[in-house]
Amino acid sequence: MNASAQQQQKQAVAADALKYIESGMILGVGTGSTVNCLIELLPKVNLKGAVASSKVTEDKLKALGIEVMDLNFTGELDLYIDGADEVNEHLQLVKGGGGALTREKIVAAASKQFICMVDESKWVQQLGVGFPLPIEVLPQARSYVARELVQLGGEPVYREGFVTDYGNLILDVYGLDIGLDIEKVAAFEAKLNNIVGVVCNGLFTAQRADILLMATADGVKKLTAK
Ligand SMILES: O=C(CO)[C@H](O)[C@H](O)COP(=O)(O)O
Repeated sequence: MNASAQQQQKQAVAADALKYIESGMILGVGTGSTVNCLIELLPKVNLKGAVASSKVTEDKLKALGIEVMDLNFTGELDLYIDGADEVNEHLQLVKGGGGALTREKIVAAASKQFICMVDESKWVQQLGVGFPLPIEVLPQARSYVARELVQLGGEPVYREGFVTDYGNLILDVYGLDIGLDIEKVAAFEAKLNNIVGVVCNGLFTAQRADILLMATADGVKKLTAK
């Protein structure tokens, strides 16, 4: 798929996602180029406010006059909408291409429903094969965590010059055998979280999508988590 077809799919899926947003909602808003297509459409719905999953998203929402709220004062959100780097048939995800994985996982966890919007290039059989798995790491633990990831069969690459909203670093890990089975993927996420110095990893299993909206050449398809 060329870049312009992909951009059209991002716009189509964002337009489709808009119909799940109700007037008066406080919406959890993700991060990335697909979400940016949705943000442009948000002035059409009468939101009470939004919780942003990154500083970049926060700035875009504010520029449109949408009130950005602190998750500590909103209570549980009805809906979180975000994109993903990869999605499997169980609607488990790899996220964090934009480096916002920790804040994204927090807002997803604090929401009743997570709708994920993707173009069809994001659909994969096995997570972590085509796209490296982002891992947010405390700065002092970078080399230690990298060595532990090598022990797990991965090839960690330091995302140079990038600092997360929480002041941490990202390791993009290639070559991990995350597995296909729904429980194996969940166990892998937990295993990575157990490495001292890891803040969060880009596997979303407990926080997988409830609904996937996937743009294809034949229109937007809706899949629900089983
Ligand atoms: O996880 C993310 C940011 O941390 C994004 O959701 C992910 O990278 C997808 O981005 P895009 O919509 O630009 O392809």
